[in-house]
Amino acid sequence: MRRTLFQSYPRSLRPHFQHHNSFRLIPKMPLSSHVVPKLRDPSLFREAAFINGQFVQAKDGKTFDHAINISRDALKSFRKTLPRERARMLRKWYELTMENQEDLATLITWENGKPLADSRGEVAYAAGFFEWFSEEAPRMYGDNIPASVRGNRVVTVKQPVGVCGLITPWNFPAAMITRKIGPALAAGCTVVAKAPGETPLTSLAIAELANRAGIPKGVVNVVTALKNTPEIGKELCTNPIIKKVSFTGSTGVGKLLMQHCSSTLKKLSLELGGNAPFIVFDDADLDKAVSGAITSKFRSSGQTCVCANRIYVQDAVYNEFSKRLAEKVKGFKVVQDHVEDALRKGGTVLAGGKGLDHLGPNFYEPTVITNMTSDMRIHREETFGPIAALFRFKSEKEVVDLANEAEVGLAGYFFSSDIARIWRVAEALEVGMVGVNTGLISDAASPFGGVKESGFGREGSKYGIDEYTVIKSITFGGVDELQE
Ligand SMILES: NC(=O)c1ccc[n+]([C@@H]2O[C@H](COP(=O)([O-])OP(=O)(O)OC[C@H]3O[C@@H](n4cnc5c(N)ncnc54)[C@H](O)[C@@H]3O)[C@@H](O)[C@H]2O)c1
Ligand SMILES: O=CCCC(=O)O
Repeated sequence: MRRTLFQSYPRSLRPHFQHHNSFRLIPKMPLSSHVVPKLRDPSLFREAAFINGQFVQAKDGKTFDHAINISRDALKSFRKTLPRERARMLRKWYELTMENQEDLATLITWENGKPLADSRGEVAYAAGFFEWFSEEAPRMYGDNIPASVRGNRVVTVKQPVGVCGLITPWNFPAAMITRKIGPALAAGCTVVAKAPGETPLTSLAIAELANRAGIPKGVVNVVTALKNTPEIGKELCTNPIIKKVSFTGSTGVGKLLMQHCSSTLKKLSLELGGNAPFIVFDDADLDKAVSGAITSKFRSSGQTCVCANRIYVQDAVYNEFSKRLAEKVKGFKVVQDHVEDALRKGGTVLAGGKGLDHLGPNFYEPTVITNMTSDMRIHREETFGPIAALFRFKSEKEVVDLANEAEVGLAGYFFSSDIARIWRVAEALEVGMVGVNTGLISDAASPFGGVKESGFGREGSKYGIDEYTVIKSITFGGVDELQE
């Protein structure tokens, strides 16, 4: 249902939700307004591609080729920098990002539409990848491997893979790009990042901070595009200068890019779509499970790849859980206008259930639907919107089978207090990430990525840097006995 509930287009045309006791700071403006938000530091507002340390307007598409060549040239010296030097640059970039948290959050909210509190959280999350990988850079250890050939000694070194092409989506305009640039730079790579077409301004502001952090010219390049995205994607995936592509987005586009990459056999990471199961067992703490469901389901208005998409609730607690969840959701307020009209319930809709046309075509009520069944589209497809769909189940085996029916396997959540069940179910779920008794699993320290058609590769964590390195083994021969 992507983009049927609301478009991924800028500013106030996005749905905004808040808990009734919080206050969102988005300035009230007409929906059609194009007023540029007031930033504390207006020089962070950039509208041109960032190439070789400068903001430049594209000329007949030539700027883009130029960016790849610039990255190749910059790689020659950058790959030789000491890991400790790269660590200091990333650390400085982290500090500048946090110092400018408010301006960056303002830009995110303006161009993406998520509530300002969410945007502030995203900036901290995004900066966390610079901080984390500043600490990983000096730890690119190799191995000393006992050889199986007498007289030989084998060691490995990790080297930067080379120029990287990065493509990221609009739903996290800051964090998706820093989660790739952080480890790439830590490893000694240079990058050409294609900013999300709908939300380029945050990426460009972060690029401006790269200059201030002392990142050498040409190491980070950010190109912008909306209409010619497929051409740019193809160029990044087929140009032989680029040795690695890391993509975050939908499974369909991921499959296409993988085909393109096969022509030059690039190293590839794909962080693709999810359809997260969220399971509530009858031994769960229901208040915690409701709060976990809200965190997971409604974070960024339901538009994260790890949002709960199918909420399975065990028979004995189904009615009580549904009631408590619906109560909470009804307490949300949609920003811009107070929605005075009563939430009409029809059939099994417990809360919400319709678009807010008077706010614009892109707004939808936070919704709870009960009595879901596995033949409904939500069971198979990622909703990417604020719809909490509740399925009833009876046994552990039944729910794990249902959860694993999805072709994708990114995140899965469950609530239980039975330690043996926790191990069993965590091991059985076919996903890359499991949240147990929590609805929030995102953390720069934790490996992020999926299985099945959610892609491959891991971002963040001690594993994230491996996506940007290649292992070289070095064998020393003729290391004989000590000489007399
Ligand atoms: N696994 C993850 O970490 C993760 C994170 C965020 C979003 N996602 C997924 O992304 C999807 C939502 O984002 P979306 O709908 O904007 O995805 P999308 O695949 O349409 O777009 C993602 C990015 O790819 C670009 N793109 C689109 N077509 C392209 C092409 N032919 N060649 C090159 N680039 C192209 C877009 O401009 C954008 O920058 C959801 O499925 C969500 O689950 C996954
Ligand atoms: O949308 C996907 C990314 C969400 C996250 O990193 O928490």
